[in-house]
Amino acid sequence: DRGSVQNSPKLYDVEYLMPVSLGTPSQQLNLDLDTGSSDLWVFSTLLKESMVNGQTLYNPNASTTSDKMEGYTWKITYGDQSYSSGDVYIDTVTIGDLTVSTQAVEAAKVVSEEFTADSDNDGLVGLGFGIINTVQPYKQKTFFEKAMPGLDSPVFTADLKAGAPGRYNFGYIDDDAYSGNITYVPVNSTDGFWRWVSPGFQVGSAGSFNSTRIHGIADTGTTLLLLPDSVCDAFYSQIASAEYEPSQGGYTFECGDPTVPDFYFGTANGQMIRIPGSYMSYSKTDTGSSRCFGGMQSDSGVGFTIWGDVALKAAFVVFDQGSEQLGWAEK
Ligand SMILES: O=C([C@@H]1CCCNC1)N1CCCCC1
Repeated sequence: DRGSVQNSPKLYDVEYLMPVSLGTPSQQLNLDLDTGSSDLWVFSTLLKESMVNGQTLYNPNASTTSDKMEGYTWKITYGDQSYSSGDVYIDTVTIGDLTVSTQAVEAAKVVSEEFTADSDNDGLVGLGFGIINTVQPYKQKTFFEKAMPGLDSPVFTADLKAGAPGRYNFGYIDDDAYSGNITYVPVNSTDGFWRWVSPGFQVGSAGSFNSTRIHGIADTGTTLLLLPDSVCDAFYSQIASAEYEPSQGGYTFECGDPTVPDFYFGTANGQMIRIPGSYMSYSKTDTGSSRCFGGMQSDSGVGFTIWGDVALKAAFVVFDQGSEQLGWAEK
């Protein structure tokens, strides 16, 4: 079996949403595929109205195939301190023509204001490893782990694009979606993340390669590229107008600065992925400002590097849960 679904970026590529069908008759919600967490949770009719702001709500009582898991609950807190919690139902879930008939659907009863404010986002599909699923008393498998045994190949791929729709594929690798070869690196799933080691980086096409092992996770649910301070310094020192602005919470530079270089990160066997300098102008700091917030920022708040959408949209990425590897290719 296999599946394929379009993903669509929101403004500034802050997040990528995909249509997901839940229940019978099907209820379609727009969800955020997040390889940095492992709960499938949705806005639901269990929420107080004050916590809902335009989102589409999953109504388990309107689904003839939903079964409430009595006594089961979930509660998740993300790295940015946003959170959600609620009850658990088993129901059918379809993503891109791939159906899991007995998926744990975590119906929200409470969401934090960050989620309420994001009116286009109806919930998350966590495709990290099930070991960090938050359902109590027994943790639940991710959508991919439930689908995996029936797939042609135990992989899903992420093709995120800058300012354009891309695709998530399940169970196969589309050889027309990338150029050159896919280079695979080992993944350590102990903490439930797609955690891997990059051998180093290069600033600009004429720069030298810095051999320094960078431990980090591939996280489709994080917008920016969060790297060690030493790497950020090496990058921003090459941009004439760049400075660290504590009031903005990070590095900024003049949006039109012509000196913004490309950034390359190593994967394996000498392969590097090139992130165009244009991806590093994340967004204007304030309305009418000429300064842009950088797409690369420090990981010092997190403790390890996060290869978020700014990096992932420069590549075709294979999440191989069969062999616990990540595949990287240019495109
Ligand atoms: O909460 C998160 C992220 C938030 C954005 C969406 N992906 C999950 N974590 C990943 C990094 C380590 C801490 C947990």
